[in-house]
Amino acid sequence: MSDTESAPTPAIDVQGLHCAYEGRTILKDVSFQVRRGEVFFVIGGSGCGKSTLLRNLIGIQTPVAGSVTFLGESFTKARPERRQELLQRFGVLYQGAALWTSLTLRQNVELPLEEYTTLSRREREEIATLKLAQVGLAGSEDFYPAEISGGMKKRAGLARSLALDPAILFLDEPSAGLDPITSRKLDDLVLQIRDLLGTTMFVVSHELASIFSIADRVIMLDREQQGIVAEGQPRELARSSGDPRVREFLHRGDLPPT
Ligand SMILES: Nc1ncnc2c1ncn2[C@@H]1O[C@H](COP(=O)(O)OP(=O)(O)OP(=O)(O)O)[C@@H](O)[C@H]1O
Repeated sequence: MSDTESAPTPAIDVQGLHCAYEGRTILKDVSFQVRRGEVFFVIGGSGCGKSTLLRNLIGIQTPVAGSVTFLGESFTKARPERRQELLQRFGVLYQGAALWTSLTLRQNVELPLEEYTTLSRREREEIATLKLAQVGLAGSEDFYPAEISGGMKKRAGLARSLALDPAILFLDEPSAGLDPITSRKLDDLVLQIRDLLGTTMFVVSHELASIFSIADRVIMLDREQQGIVAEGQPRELARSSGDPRVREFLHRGDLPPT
């Protein structure tokens, strides 16, 4: 059996993606695959199109061309109702964690369960309590977002994005606004969840510490190139990429000799 025949279906398969705002191309001909259970990072300098790529993947924006396939099923070709169903199989952690300020942490985590399942109130509460415990927030269920730290908000957002047991989790700049230690703990949590639940993690980030500590593989986008300039394991790319843009980014601007 050849490698292609034995390879399992990727979690995410993107082919020839073209993303634009009102005719202004940001990304063109972007193709990559994310394996199941992988911690996969999209990296690159400010304005290279990381968030744009994320928005085009999860249907907030419609790509100009190309295809996005999740777990073997086309998302780009899916009918709107099917798309909604597929979206329930993903979790998204937005930058600001996007918690409802008038709801407690438990109520925030319960929301997707209320919206998308027929579970009873008691069952929803139990799941929400469990999800909050999974992210280290046992005992904080009745706090309101304003009463907790930025790191705890991210954890609560993570608990909410895990409520429906997603196969794939999208994280948009998870470390943004966190101090290095809190950010490190969040990284550890992302790994723990992947190891425990097998969730595929698709992370948009330019935090080198996170990239080097938890990314299995990365793609690096470049603004001028309007696409991918590197793909691989971050340490390997930092050490031996032939592209100065890649080595410079991964060495914080200090271009090491080849
Ligand atoms: N809603 C929008 N309308 C028009 N142009 C946009 C919009 N959002 C982003 N852009 C442009 O698209 C390009 C890519 O932006 P994007 O936010 O995807 O980059 P990024 O890599 O995520 O940047 P950062 O790391 O700073 O968040 C930028 O030139 C930006 O100005």
